[in-house]
Amino acid sequence: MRIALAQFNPLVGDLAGNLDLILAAARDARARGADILVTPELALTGYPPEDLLLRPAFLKDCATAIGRLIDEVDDITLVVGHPYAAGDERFNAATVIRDGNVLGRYEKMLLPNDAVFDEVRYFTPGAAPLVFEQDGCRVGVLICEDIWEVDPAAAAHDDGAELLLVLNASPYHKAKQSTRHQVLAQRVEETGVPAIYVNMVGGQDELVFDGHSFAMNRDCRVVAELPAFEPALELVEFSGGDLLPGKQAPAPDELESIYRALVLGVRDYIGKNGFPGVLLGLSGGIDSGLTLAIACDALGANKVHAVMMPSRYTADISVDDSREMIGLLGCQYSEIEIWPIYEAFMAGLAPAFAGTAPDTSEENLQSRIRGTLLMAMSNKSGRLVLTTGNKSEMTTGYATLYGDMAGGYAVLKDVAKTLVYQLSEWRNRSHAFPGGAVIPERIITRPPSAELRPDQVDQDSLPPYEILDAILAAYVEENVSRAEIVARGYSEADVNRVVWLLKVNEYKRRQAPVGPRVTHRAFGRDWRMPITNRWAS
Ligand SMILES: Nc1ncnc2c1ncn2[C@@H]1O[C@H](COP(=O)(O)OP(=O)(O)OC[C@H]2O[C@@H]([n+]3cccc(C(=O)O)c3)[C@H](O)[C@@H]2O)[C@@H](O)[C@H]1O
Ligand SMILES: Nc1ncnc2c1ncn2[C@@H]1O[C@H](COP(=O)(O)OP(=O)(O)OP(=O)(O)O)[C@@H](O)[C@H]1O
Ligand SMILES: NC(=O)CC[C@H](N)C(=O)O
Repeated sequence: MRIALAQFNPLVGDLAGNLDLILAAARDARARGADILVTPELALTGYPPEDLLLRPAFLKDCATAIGRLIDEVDDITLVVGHPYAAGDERFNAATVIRDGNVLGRYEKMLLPNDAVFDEVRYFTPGAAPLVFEQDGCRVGVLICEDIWEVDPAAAAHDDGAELLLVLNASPYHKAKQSTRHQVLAQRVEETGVPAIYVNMVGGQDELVFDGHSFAMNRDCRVVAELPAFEPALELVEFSGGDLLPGKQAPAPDELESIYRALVLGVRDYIGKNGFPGVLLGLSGGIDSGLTLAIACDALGANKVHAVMMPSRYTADISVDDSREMIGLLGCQYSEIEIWPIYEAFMAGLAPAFAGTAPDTSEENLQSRIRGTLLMAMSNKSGRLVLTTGNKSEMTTGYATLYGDMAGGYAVLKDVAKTLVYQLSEWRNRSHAFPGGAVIPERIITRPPSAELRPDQVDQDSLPPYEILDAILAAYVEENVSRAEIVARGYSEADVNRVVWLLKVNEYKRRQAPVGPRVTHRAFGRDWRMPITNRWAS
C-alpha cells in the first residue's frame, strides 16, 4: 500500500484555490500510484482560519467544497482536513473519501490552546477514534495536537490501527522538527504502530509552516522526510506491517532554517496579500542590510526598492556601504536627502520647542521623516514597507513610533540582534541563495548606530547585546523570573533595566506590524501582556 504525503501551501480563506491544490495533489498522487493521499490539517481553509470559523456562511462554503471533493476525487482514498459544523458545534475534522463515499470523519480530540493556538475558542473536542480499512490494513487518523499526548493514539491503536496518519498545521520555531520527531516517537513506541506526519507549508501572518513531513517506522526511525519550507508530494510504502525507507530530503541546519523561515514569511505575506513588491529604508546598518537580503531572496531583486535617506549625521561609509550592497543585489535604489525636510519641520516647530534643549524629539523627527517618505512611496507604488527593527529593539522600545516602526511587515521582529549577526554571516557564506556574500563586510563589523546625533552608538544607551539578548531570551522565551536570571550570573542592574524597558514599551509592541515567528515565543499571538500594568517580576 502506498501513501502520498502532500505538503502544500494553502491560503487562508481561499476555498476555491485550496480545493484546486487538493485536487491537483490527488491527480498527482494517483498518477504516481498512491492508494491514499494525506493532506495537512485544515487543508481546505488554511490554518488558522481564526474568526472566519464563527461565520456560518464560511462553514457552509466549506461543506460545499467538501461535497465537491466527494464528487470529484476517485481512484484514491483522500484524507482531508477541514472544519465541520453540526448544529452549534464546530469540529476540527478530517474526512476519509473514496470514490464518492465518505468512509469516516475524524474529529480532533485534543485542541491546543496555548502558545499561538486558541482552538478552544472555535472547536468542540472529538470523542472517538477513527480507523478505516484500506487494502486489508486498518488505518488510524489523528490531527496534530492529538499526538502530543498519549490518549488519542492509544484509542486508535485499541481500535485496531496498524498505521497512523497524522494531519498537521504545526508552525515552525527553532528546533521544532526534532521536538516533533521525539513526540511522534513516543506515540510509535507506546503503540508499536508506524506513523506518517504531514505538515503544511507557508506563511500566514506571523506564523510560518515549514512542511518537513515525515514517515516513522515501528523502530521510531524516520524512514522518509520531505523538504523544509517548500511544497512537495512524496510516496511512502507500507508493507509487512511497517513503513519502508523512502526519500530523505536534506535537513537544513538551525541558521538556514531560521533564514528560510524569514524568506518564506516575507514571500507569502507579500504574495498572498497581493503586493507588487516592497520598499525599505537602507541605512548602511546591519538590520536593514539583512532585511534587504531576505527581501531580495524572497521576492527577487526586481520587486525590492531600497531607499537611502542620509541626514547630516549619516557617515559617508553608510552611503558607500548601501551603494555597495545594492551593486551586489541589483535591486532598485534611491537616495533622498532628509536634512532640508528636517529643517522645514524644525522651523514649524520652533515656537513649540522654544527654550528646550535638543533630545530624542529631534532624533525621532528624523526617523519619522524617513517613515513618512517611505509610506508616501508605498502609497504611490503600491509596494509594502518592510520594517527593519529586531527583537532586541522590540524588547527595549528602541524604535520610533510612526518612524522606523512605520510599515506593514516586520521581518526581524522575532530575531534578536545577536542572531541578526549570525544570520548575516550565514547568508554571506551560504550557497542556498544566489549572489554569495551580499552583505558588505563593514556592515557586519562596524558598531551599530542610529545616526540620529553626532557620534551616536546603540551601546551608549543599552546593555551590550550579548547580555541584553540573553536576558530577553530567559525572560520572554523561557518565562524565567528576574531573580532567577540574576541567579544565572547577570547583574541585577542589567536585568532590572531590561525588564523595565520591556514592560514600559508594551504599548509600542501593540502598535508594531506583524512579523514572522521563529522562536518559541514571539511578540505576537503568544505575548499578550497588559499595557496598563503595575507588575513586573
Ligand atoms: N503607555 C503609552 N501608551 C501609548 N502611548 C505612549 C505610552 N507611553 C508613551 N507613549 C507615546 O509614545 C511616545 C514615545 O515613543 P516614541 O515617539 O517612539 O519615542 P521614544 O520611545 O521616546 O524614543 C525612541 C527611542 O528609539 C530610539 N531609536 C530611535 C530611532 C531609531 C532607533 C534605531 O535603533 O534605529 C532607535 C531612540 O534613541 C529612542 O530611545 C510618547 O511621546 C507618547 O506619545
Ligand atoms: N540614513 C538612512 N537611510 C535610510 N533609512 C534609514 C537611515 N537611517 C535609518 N534608517 C531606517 O531606520 C531603521 C532604523 O535605523 P537605525 O540605523 O537608526 O537603527 P539600527 O537598528 O542600527 O538599524 P540598521 O542596523 O539598519 O542601521 C533602519 O534599519 C532603516 O530602515
Ligand atoms: N495545530 C496543532 O494542533 C498544533 C499543535 C502542536 N503542539 C504543534 O505545534 O505542532
